[in-house]
Amino acid sequence: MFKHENSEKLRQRSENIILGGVNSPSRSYKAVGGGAPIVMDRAEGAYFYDVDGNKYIDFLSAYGPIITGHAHPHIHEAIVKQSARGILYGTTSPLEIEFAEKIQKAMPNLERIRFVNSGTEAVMTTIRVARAYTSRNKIIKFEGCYHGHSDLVLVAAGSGPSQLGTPDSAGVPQAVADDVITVPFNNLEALQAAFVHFKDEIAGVLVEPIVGNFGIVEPHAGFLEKVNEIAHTNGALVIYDEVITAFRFMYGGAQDLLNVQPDLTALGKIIGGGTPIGAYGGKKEIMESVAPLGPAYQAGTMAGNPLSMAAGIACLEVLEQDGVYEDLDKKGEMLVDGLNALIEKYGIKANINRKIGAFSIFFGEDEVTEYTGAENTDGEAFATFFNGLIKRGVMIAPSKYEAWFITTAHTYEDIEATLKIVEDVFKNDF
Ligand SMILES: Cc1ncc(COP(=O)(O)O)c(C=O)c1O
Ligand SMILES: NCC(=O)CCC(=O)O
Repeated sequence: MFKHENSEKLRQRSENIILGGVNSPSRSYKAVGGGAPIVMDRAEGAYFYDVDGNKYIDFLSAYGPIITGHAHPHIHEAIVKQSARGILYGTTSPLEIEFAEKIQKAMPNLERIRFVNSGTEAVMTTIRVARAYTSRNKIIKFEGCYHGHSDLVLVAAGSGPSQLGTPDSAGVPQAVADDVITVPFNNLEALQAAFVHFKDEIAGVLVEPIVGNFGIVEPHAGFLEKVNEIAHTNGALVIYDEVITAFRFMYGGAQDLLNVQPDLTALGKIIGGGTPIGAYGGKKEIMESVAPLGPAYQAGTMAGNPLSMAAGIACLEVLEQDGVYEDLDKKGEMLVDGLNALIEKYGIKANINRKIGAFSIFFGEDEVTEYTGAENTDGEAFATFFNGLIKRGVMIAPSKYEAWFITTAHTYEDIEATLKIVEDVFKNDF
């Protein structure tokens, strides 16, 4: 069993200087019993090495951006090369044009693109653009989906589909929440009801086309098509938050995989090859609402920085190789089949949602198709599972709502080793 003495020591030092000891609340272990977050020393391929010298098979994958494994040689080389040529210009560079063209080739619906620095910024801006384009203010989003931490998306559902939201974070004014309606995912009746109630006020419907934020949850057949139909009939735009999904399940977005096209798309995570990035894009006519062509303002000192552009191009160059997604799918299938067999063998109440190389384990009897289902799963069982894994060398996110992400660097031996560790956890800790 691993010891985490150095992590524990660093926790104390960290908590005295970094707020809460973490630079993002999702990194704290509050939801899994409150232990000291493991402090990582380095990451390479499919592995993490912590400050106590322990080695982990990594399925956190930095919450999604890492799809080629850590320190991938091609991305590493691109970053090193670019750093010698300057990492921030504050001017246009050929790299950003090349990268935008590369993204557009993979996601042709993005007729115009802008780079920003995070998924939060990307989503925040698509909302502004939808509002500018439609001259309306209200946004509909889906319960349990996460769209970053801008005010508008830190709003929880009201008590019914016709209810306005309530702030989900201190510091978000009620006036902001008044413009957000939250309805259950996969529930067209609730969406329709919101449009009936707030007719002519809705600027856009914001959706994760395949949910990644209350586990992996796919839309029911026809759901996204209907979202488009209802929104467009009512003069509203459809915004896909593809911050997790783009380049995760195939080379392109969920919009290509599912063959449904939104009006605007927000990107992040994978497209930066591990460096900070976001991007948004959509139909030319709509995107032309943005400065310098249009009246909606969006800007950024770091936007399109050459380092992220070089890393992003290199990452897509890896992903566009033949067989990458088939390989992720195969490994995903092998791992999930193995997990399901162990769940059955040890009589664990759990079920798994998988899409290609991403999946989530829900500790509960029922299949999860919307947020309440995920919320009702057993958090204590998840905490036991998580703590069992990190003691034995498998790293996942410390939350029952997060997914496991397989990378091109994981080997079949890693999958087998992971299954052995999971078996040990089920046998001894449950
Ligand atoms: C779907 C989705 N949108 C937006 C974001 C926010 O991205 P970032 O953390 O880069 O600001 C996330 C982050 O997890 C996400 O999962
Ligand atoms: N699925 C949610 C995240 O990935 C959030 C990561 C973070 O904000 O640290």
